[in-house]
Amino acid sequence: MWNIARFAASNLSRSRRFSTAIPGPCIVHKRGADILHDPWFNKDTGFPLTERDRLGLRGLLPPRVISFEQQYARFMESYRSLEKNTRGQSDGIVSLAKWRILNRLHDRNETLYYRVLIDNIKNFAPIIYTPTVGLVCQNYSGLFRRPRGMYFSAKDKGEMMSMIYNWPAHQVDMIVLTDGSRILGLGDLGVQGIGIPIGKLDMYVAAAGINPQRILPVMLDVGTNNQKLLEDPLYLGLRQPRLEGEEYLSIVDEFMEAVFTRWPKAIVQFEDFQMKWAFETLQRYRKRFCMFNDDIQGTAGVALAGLLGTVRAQGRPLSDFVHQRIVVVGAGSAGLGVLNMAAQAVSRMSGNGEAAVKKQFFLLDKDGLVTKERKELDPSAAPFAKDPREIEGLREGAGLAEVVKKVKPHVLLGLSGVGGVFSEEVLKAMRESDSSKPAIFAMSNPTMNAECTAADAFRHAGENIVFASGSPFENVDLGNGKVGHVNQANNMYLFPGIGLGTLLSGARFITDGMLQAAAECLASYMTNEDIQNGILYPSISSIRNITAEVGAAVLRAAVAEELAEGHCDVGPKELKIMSKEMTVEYVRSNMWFPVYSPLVHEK
Ligand SMILES: NC(=O)C1=CN([C@@H]2O[C@H](COP(=O)(O)OP(=O)(O)OC[C@H]3O[C@@H](n4cnc5c(N)ncnc54)[C@H](O)[C@@H]3O)[C@@H](O)[C@H]2O)C=CC1
Ligand SMILES: CC(=O)C(=O)O
Ligand SMILES: [Mg+2]
Repeated sequence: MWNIARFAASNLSRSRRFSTAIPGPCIVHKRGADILHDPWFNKDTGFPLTERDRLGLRGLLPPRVISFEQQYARFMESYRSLEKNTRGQSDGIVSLAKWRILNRLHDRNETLYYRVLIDNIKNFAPIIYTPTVGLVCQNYSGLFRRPRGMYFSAKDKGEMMSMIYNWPAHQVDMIVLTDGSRILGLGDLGVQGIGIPIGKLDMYVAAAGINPQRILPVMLDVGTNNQKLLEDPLYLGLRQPRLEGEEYLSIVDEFMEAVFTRWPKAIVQFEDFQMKWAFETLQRYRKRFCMFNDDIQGTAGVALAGLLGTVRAQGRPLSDFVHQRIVVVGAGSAGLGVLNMAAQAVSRMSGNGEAAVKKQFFLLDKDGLVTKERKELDPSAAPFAKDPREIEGLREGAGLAEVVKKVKPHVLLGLSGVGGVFSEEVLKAMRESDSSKPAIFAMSNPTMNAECTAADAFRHAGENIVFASGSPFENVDLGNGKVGHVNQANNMYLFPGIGLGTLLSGARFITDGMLQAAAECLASYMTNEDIQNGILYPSISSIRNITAEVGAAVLRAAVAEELAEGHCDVGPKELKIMSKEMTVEYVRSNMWFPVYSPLVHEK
């Protein structure tokens, strides 16, 4: 039986070494060069002499044993030299060079890789995640050296159940799956989109301490409609147009069945699917399997936390959220996810039904303002389509500048994937906002697809705004010692905690209640003082801390909904009696942390 006192006393030392997944020192069954070529076990020059003796490594390494700290310092030194030597070169070249040096370490020595990543997450997140991961995906076929993760293609139909057993790990906790159809704001990148699940799972390890032996990035290659890739002789994916309709769904169905047959307790995160399949698969699987769609649900929670933060930044009570006018640009999976969650929040606050609370939201897509007069109105956008009678002076398809001038919104939020749509005219119109602190969220990724830059936002919309972008920008120097703070409104603040909290709860599904708990936790994380200074989200340097809190909130919501079945030796009864603080400690204690574990028993 799990014992709270024992847990409290022992959790720190345990968390530093192992997650609950690995109960004792890990003893390797490989020998010699096989160990050196296995990034999970490899310690490079760090193997102690006893391990060199007993694992057949003598003579395969230079004689001197180098400590983990020395190896770490050496890597950081070469990283800094690279920065120095590439000074003056284009951003793309420098970023790819940085990605390469990190990727080489990832391929060789996972323990060292994850330690440098965790310790330097603020500097390295822009390399392994957005924006550089976008460039990596665009160039993936050329950059490819070694496979990572699994590839299931349309040609594997009927074979997936046996293929899934080709994956060498006995247990998998977290899977990130894409079909490559909408990679960031870069469109259909086919098989090259595998970079996204890899980057997201790196964030899972860094932020949530998911054991890297238990993660699995997956590409579902059903073809691509990207003509350039189809004509590229180096393209590594299927050279055929994307499957559609039932043919497509049967591939995803088969994959999901195979995964949950082998690993019934795994969690699958759907990532960067084009809108029609993002919504359809979420609806199809969310009550059957433990899964969520990060672009719809993770993004919504992060945006809602930011929207509530902007209400606080105006010095108003949270209940004032129901009076904020919000213009959302982009009616895709992310934009509609945000609107649905925001409408739920307004409905809870106002006590009115969801249908009655949508007046304050204005939705635009590539054809302008979405109204009920829209021909072929998408059913998922329909609840937010304006009745032309309610919007005097605006018409179906009105342009963004016109809408902003007329509506004078408190918040302008972009999830369009189109760089620069918040033009000078649009940003200047935000100066007339009815808010004392208007908010501009340019959430599209990567950087070149952001709706505006941070500098342009402060320059044109005024110094009084709060600003957030999906990819990082530097803070803006406003002169006279004043700084325009740049927030990163990215789902990375939530998805690691959603995954970890769900895993530790042992819940079989991810409910709206669990997602709402995650968003509320993030929303309440910042102090009033930070918020007054325009800081809506914590620094990414504290991402492990945030994730522990978010994970605990998700876990507690699962317990409250009686969905928690427990994890390893901690059952539902133990979860139920944990206080809030103990739950946070419990989550923290289950985070894997990279240290070299002994590979042989001490004699
Ligand atoms: N910051 C974050 O955490 C996240 C950011 N995103 C970003 O959001 C963007 C959109 O993602 P999804 O919604 O999944 O894509 P999507 O393809 O489903 O939707 C894009 C939407 O933008 C609209 N649009 C296109 N051009 C437009 C224009 N000129 N003006 C107004 N609307 C326009 C389209 O009509 C469509 O409704 C991507 O760049 C993605 O990287 C997505 C998820 C999370
Ligand atoms: C951040 C993210 O999930 C996206 O841009 O799609
Ligand atoms: Mg995404």
